Order: sequence, then structure tokens, then C-alpha cells
Amino acid sequence: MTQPPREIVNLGNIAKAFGAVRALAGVDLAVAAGECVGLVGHNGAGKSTLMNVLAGTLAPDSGSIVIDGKDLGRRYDVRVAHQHGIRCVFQELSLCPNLTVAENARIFHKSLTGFGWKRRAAGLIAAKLDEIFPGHDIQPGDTVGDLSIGRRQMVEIARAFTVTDEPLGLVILDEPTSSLDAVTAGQLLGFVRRLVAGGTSVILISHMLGEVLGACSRIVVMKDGGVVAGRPAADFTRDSLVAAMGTVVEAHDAPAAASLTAQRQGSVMVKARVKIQPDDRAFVAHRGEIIGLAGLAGHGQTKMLLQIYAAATRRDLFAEVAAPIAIIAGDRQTDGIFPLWSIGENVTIRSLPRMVRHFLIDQTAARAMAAEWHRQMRIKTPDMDHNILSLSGGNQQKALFARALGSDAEIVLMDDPMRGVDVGTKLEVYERIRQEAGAGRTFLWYTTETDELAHCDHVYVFRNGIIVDDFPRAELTEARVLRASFHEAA
Ligand SMILES: Nc1ncnc2c1ncn2[C@@H]1O[C@H](COP(=O)(O)OP(=O)(O)OP(=O)(O)O)[C@@H](O)[C@H]1O
Repeated sequence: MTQPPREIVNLGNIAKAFGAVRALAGVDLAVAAGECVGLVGHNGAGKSTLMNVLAGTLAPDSGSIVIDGKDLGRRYDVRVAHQHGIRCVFQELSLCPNLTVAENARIFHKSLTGFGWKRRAAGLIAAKLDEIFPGHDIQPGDTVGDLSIGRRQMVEIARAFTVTDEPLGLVILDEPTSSLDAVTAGQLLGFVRRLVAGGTSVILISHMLGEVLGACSRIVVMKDGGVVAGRPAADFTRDSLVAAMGTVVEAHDAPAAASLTAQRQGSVMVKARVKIQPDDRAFVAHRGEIIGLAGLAGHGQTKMLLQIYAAATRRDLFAEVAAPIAIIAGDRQTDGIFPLWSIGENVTIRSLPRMVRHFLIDQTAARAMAAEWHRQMRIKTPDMDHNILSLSGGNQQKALFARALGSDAEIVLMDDPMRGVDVGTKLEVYERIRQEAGAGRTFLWYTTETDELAHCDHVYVFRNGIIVDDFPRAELTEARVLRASFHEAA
């Protein structure tokens, strides 16, 4: 008779509150060896909080933590979790920016000490990067702060899977592909499948439901601090998963290609050239257009957006901008949120100059704006005066959207802005972008999600810092984007 797989984690009736917010209301979760469990749910459902409890970074108010059959109760913390082979790749990346890739590996793996530790750390992390992301261009001596957010995410993942003296039993991946392009995300999911087949367990949190359905053996759905469904992945479809999450949104498909004008019209709002562009191809956005920036992550898209953003305030020989501009940062921790401020202040900051009365900020108007966006973006908080860091990752991203969309900017730059945003909110934001473009706003949208390009009127594909192809939506296919991303397009 075959033995049932060994249960390596059993969380029982876990509760956690932050002030009046009940983040976890008595959650049970068990994981067996060699299982890949998908954890899904809307922004603020409690997924990261539950994983913080399992990783030992957050003590629950009550509940039991049984690892490998041992009830670890109150003695549980990060060190104990590590000793039992439990690792976590957090949604908000935790690398030290002023240290190199190898030095960051050393911080995670305390046993890398003594003579020659740097060389050993460099060898280990390079080998793991090669194994998970073949063809990557990250060097162990690179300073982390100089890497793009996608490359930082790759280092963080490789570091969690590196084995030194502590065992590797269960790896928690919280939104691991949010800054990875489709090719790199595919490499990671392939690696996860191989690892799970070898007996390691993985918990995968993702708002990309296709990934969860494709990579996981079982899916657990959370809603408002509780588990509302848990079944084999094969028993779910994308629609039944969305329904279990309690997402009530009408799906608005991207407009059919036939309904589009191939002719690019209207006044030119942005015109930019890449300094090293070998031909005369220019990046152009007309009023009311949604322009997509595509290609593998880190191939010049963010650089182009930042160049355009800077050109709005100072003369640039390579970029012209015809109207006020706002940017939604993809790396919210570094460039987006003001961590010491409230949610309301984070939302209204860009619009305060409009609210000055008699040399003072009209606080009533600022509060009204914060309240309006609280409602419109369904930011999950009891109070917009709470600190921005009290929000879940996806809700922080919604606040950044509110800041840009609520401003008077006629051009909105979006640097892979949907990082960690749940499926329901995404569909609403897509619809809103289309409405606003219809009313004359111009959007420049870099995305690592190929599906999102279907919302763009015209797409520019970047490779090695230059534009290698551009085409209207009517000509958009995933194959064309991939072809251009890897080879110079004809
Ligand atoms: N440090 C904190 N202080 C106050 N409230 C918090 C804190 N951390 C989390 N919360 C609240 O707990 C709830 C659950 O948050 P959590 O981050 O677990 O959600 P999530 O399901 O991971 O969401 P997302 O998909 O956006 O990452 C949210 O309402 C959040 O605002």
C-alpha cells in the first residue's frame, strides 16, 4: 500500500489582527511534501499575512504551527523556519541595494563564512541563477541597487532556492513573476515543476491565474481573512477560480482589431528618439492613444519612460512632450510610495497645487479627493489616514494609480503598473484607461504581461535598448512580439 505524502506544514486556526483590521480570521492550511499549492484571492484577502506567519516573520495572535509533525507554537520565528527548510520570497523584495548579489546571498545563508566565503557565495548564486534562468546576464559582483526590478526579483528567487547547510523543504513564492517578462516567468515555472517532482514543496501566490492553474497541484482560495475554497487545480477553471474569489466584475474584452483605425491621428503628445537608435525610427504618441512598450524586461522600456518624464521639465534634444505628465512607478518601494505618509497624502500629493486657497492647502478638498479614490479604486482600508504601509501590496499599487489618474496630467506613463493587482481591479482599470483615452488622455504603458498589449493602439518592441519593431494593434500577435524581442525584426 502506498503511504500518503508526508505533511510538512500544518497551520491551524491562525488569527491575526492589525488594530481593527482582522487580516486572518482562523485559517487552516496544510501542505504535503512534493505539493505545489496555489494561493489566490483579491488584494487584501490575507495571503501575504498568512505566509509571513508561516515564514516566521510575523507572530500570529492565536493558532497552531505544526512543522514536520512538531508543534512549534510560540517558539516559531524566522530562524526556526529556516532550520526546518522553510524559505520565503517576499512580494516586496528584501535584498540590500548597496551590497552585491553575492553579498546578499551571504546575508541569507549565514553558514557562508570564513576564508573564501565571497567566492563560494558567488559560485552558489551564479549556479542557481544559471539553473533557474539560463541565459540571464546577472553577475555575482553586480551591486543590487543598479539592477532593474526584474533582475532583483530573479536574484531574490535564486537566493531562496540556494542550498547550503540548511535543508530546502518548502519555498513560498509571493508574486514571484510580477516583474518578470513572459519568457523568464516561464523559466521559473518550469524550474518549480521540476523541483516539486523531486519532492520539494512550493506555495505560489499569484494574480496571474493561468500560472497558478498551470503550475499547481492544488489551489486554495482566500477571501477576507479566511479560506473559502481548496481543491485540486484540475477541478478549477479560470472562471470558477474568479468566482470563488468573489470577484464581481464584468469582463470587458479588448476591442476587436477590426474596430480600430490603423491611421494614427490627433496631435502629437510625445515624440522621442532612443539616443543609440541605428535607424530613424521614433517613438510617437498622439492624443488619446494607448501606446504599449513591449519586449523582454529591462531592454530599455523603463529608460524610455523616464527620459520622457524628465523631458516634461527640462529640455531634451531627444524627447518632446506637449502636456503635463504623471508616472505610475513599477517599483513602488523605490520610486512610488512615500512610506512615512498616509494613504490619503500619497493619493493627493500630485494634485495639491490645484487645491491651494489663500496660500494654504484646502484640507477639505484633499480629503474629498482621497475619499473619492478610496471608493473608486476600492482601496481596502478602514481609513485613508492610515499609513500607506498598512495596505497590502496590491492596494498600495491601487493608491499609485489613484494618484496619477486623479491628477491633471494629460499624459500618463505606466511602468509595468499592475504589479500585484488582483484580477477584478485589473479589469476595472483597463476599462477606465480605455474610457480616459477615449476622452483624450494619452497613455504610455510598459507591461510584462503580453495580454495587456491587446489594450494598446500601437506597440513598440524594445530589444537591447533600441526599438526593433512597431505595429498597430491590428497586427499584434504574441509570436510577433516574441520574434522581435529575440531577433532584429525585419
Ligand atoms: N502591517 C500592517 N498594518 C496594518 N494592516 C495590515 C498590515 N499588514 C497587512 N495589513 C492588512 O491586512 C489585510 C491583509 O493583507 P495582506 O497583505 O495579507 O493581503 P494579500 O492577500 O497578500 O493582498 P495582495 O494581493 O494585495 O498582496 C489587509 O487589509 C491589509 O491592509
